[in-house]
Amino acid sequence: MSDYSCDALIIGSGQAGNPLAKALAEAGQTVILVEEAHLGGSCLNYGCVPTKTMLASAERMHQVCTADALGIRLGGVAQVDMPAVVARKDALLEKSRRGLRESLAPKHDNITVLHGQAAFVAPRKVRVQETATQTSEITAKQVFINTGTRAAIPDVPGLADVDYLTTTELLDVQEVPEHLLILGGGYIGLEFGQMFRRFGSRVTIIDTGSQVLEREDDDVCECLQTSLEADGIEFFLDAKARHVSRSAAGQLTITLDTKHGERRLHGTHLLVATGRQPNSDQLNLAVTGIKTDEKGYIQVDSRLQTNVRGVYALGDVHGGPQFTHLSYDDFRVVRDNLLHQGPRRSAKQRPLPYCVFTDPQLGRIGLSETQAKDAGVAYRVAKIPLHILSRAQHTGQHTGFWKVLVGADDRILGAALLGPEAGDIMTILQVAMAGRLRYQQLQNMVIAHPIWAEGLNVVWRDLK
Ligand SMILES: Cc1cc2nc3c(=O)[nH]c(=O)nc-3n(C[C@H](O)[C@H](O)[C@H](O)COP(=O)(O)OP(=O)(O)OC[C@H]3O[C@@H](n4cnc5c(N)ncnc54)[C@H](O)[C@@H]3O)c2cc1C
Ligand SMILES: NC(=O)c1ccc[n+]([C@@H]2O[C@H](COP(=O)([O-])OP(=O)(O)OC[C@H]3O[C@@H](n4cnc5c(N)ncnc54)[C@H](O)[C@@H]3O)[C@@H](O)[C@H]2O)c1
Repeated sequence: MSDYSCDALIIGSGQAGNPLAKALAEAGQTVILVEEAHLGGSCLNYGCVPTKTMLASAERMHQVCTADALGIRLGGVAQVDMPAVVARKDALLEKSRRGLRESLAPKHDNITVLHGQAAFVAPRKVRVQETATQTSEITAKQVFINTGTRAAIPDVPGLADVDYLTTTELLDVQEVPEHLLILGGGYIGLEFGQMFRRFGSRVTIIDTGSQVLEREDDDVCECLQTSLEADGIEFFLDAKARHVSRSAAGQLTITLDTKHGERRLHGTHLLVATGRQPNSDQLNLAVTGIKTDEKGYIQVDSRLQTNVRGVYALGDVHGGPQFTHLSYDDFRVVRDNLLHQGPRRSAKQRPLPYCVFTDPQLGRIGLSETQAKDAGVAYRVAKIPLHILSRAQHTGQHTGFWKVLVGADDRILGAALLGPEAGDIMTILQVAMAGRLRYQQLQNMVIAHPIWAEGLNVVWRDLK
């Protein structure tokens, strides 16, 4: 058994933990970072980075397959080399992990990285099982929990007996699945569904809800679903999986309860993408008195401190929207409040931009129409179909729309943009919101022709 003591113990090498380790070390603190898997957490190893890297391959495949419409004759049949797609992704992950590893312990004398699962033995004391025979105990002045989430597996009879996949396994698949069934039509279901459809799989998405992306406005969900159906993806909504089985010949069967009665779907692979659950259950929080909600998300205040003084929780493990950029902002909140002079920084009331990497891409910021209605906020809607924009006509990318909500004072309340580069255009609107610009300033701004952002001159044309 090794004993350590330090100023700061960080559990989990997630999107907040890594920059925090460096910032605290640079401020002269001794830091121990404990990680049970790869450095870099889910974004780097199993989430955003591998997904978006492989989506780039799927997008290229789609461009190749639709090149004919732009007058390009390729000849022959385009084929996906799945091992090469996965190897390209793995090479990027390895490079990123190496970069991160080098930026931590070797670069900073006062950062120690330990590999193993951490569990509390007292409020500011943690035990780490590094190997079967090597255990360490760490006592720290402050503890930062950044342990993220893992796939939540629904309680469907038979599911535990079939070799279902989560995104982690699907990102390593060596052959294109013949027929991919996906439980869950959220971010992961849609991004992975379209990716594998474009690699050549038949794809069926099943969701208990009545629309895909449960939190978005109806017109957004309908447009996205229609586009994905045009790609050949089948949807079963309002459908509850009652039983899952796999035959001796390897065929998967899911029995569904739907509004139209029982349906049986057959496939070769099953991706479970029904949301996430927090990695707080292995931390032995009971000995600390740290409060969680009923799902296990750690309760924090606006400065991300738990109810136990000196213990903080950052990133997905404290609940709320789960995005890399929010976890990274949690790092800024803790860093600024602990290390910097100046006004206190809060994790509440911050902007929530996000992007769904489908085609058409969804860029979202601020209030949706549904949220504005529910909150009783006075708003007007500016909405245009994408096909009226010059750029859409030049590129042949017509599918989608831009919708912007404007308040009584002519300032922007929120936006939902569906189309190419929607996330980047959304960010321009986010900047306009931060600068409290009135919509007329965008309407009358000189914008280079003919880029997508030129739509920011046009989108207001029917604003009532
Ligand atoms: C497939 C997929 C795609 C995604 N795509 C996007 C995207 O495009 N954009 C976006 O913004 N977000 C995306 N996300 C979400 C994003 O990955 C997460 O919001 C983000 O990684 C959360 O970071 P975090 O700091 O909370 O912790 P994480 O990055 O989850 O890291 C937590 C770390 O803690 C470690 N750990 C857990 N328990 C222990 C323990 N007891 N002891 C030691 N170590 C422990 C884990 O091994 C892990 O490395 C995606 C997620 C998934 C699954
Ligand atoms: N582009 C991005 O930023 C991005 C991409 C992927 C993941 N993520 C993050 O990862 C998180 C997890 O993604 P996710 O897609 O797993 O979750 P999600 O919460 O986005 O969607 C889960 C979906 O599963 C459905 N569902 C729940 N139980 C079900 C069941 N038993 N059978 C069928 N459907 C069921 C829900 O109705 C919902 O539509 C997201 O909340 C997001 O924060 C972000």
